[in-house]
Amino acid sequence: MIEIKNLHKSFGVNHVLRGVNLDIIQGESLAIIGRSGCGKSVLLKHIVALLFPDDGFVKFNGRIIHEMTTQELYEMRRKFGFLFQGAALFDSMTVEENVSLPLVETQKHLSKSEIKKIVEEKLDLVGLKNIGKLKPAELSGGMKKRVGLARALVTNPEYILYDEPTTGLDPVMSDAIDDLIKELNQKISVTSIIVTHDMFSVKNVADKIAMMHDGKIYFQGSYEELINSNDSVIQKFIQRSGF
Ligand SMILES: Nc1ncnc2c1ncn2[C@@H]1O[C@H](COP(=O)(O)OP(=O)(O)OP(=O)(O)O)[C@@H](O)[C@H]1O
Repeated sequence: MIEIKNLHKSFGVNHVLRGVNLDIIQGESLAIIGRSGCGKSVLLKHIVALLFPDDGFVKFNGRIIHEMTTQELYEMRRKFGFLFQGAALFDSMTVEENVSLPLVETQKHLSKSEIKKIVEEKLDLVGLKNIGKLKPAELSGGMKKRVGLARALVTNPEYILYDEPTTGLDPVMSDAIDDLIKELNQKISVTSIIVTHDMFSVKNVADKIAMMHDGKIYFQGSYEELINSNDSVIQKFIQRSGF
């Protein structure tokens, strides 16, 4: 479980996080929404200790992460997979090499054939077969996202952070990625944390929604509670999202 308490973070005079409180329960699928620049990515970076707070804390399984040793941080980060915006694949590498990268870096005891087997398993899990030898340039946007997801899954993470997983995809492909995120939640019970502007995706995937506003979690609840809210800030946000 991840507990975020009274988290504050400034960059110079820009006070981005102003007391964020949020619990992320194991196995849930949480969507973090909010206007551009409200601090969603800054919050995600605190969760995996890429940034440290000015005040407050993030606890991971009961331990405050900015008090962890380097070894503890390393162990914690190994429990996370990331799907970055644009999938962030290396163009010069094949699909197989891209997906195997986190394994090659962290699990040096594995043989080439063991790595190959795991990579195939994960590509299979995201619905891709026989594309290991292709380069990213030969793939569609949706396929790239799937490859990015296979790479995020290759170390069997307990948590996956998705940064805008459906951006730039057509509605059909977006739905397919959403289905995949849901399926992974159910099949291998990962905890999903999804930063998104895509309200269809929020509706399709999230068990819980956290909306950021003015550096805080302004709303937490279900999709139905969100869209039925009478709060003017929430209503304005939903209308702007084209929903
Ligand atoms: N490393 C940094 N140094 C200085 N300022 C930063 C840094 N990272 C983020 N910021 C600032 O923090 C604010 C929040 O940025 P963040 O990327 O978290 O927004 P966001 O909600 O994810 O936006 P978007 O939806 O557009 O991706 C912005 O004003 C940004 O300029």
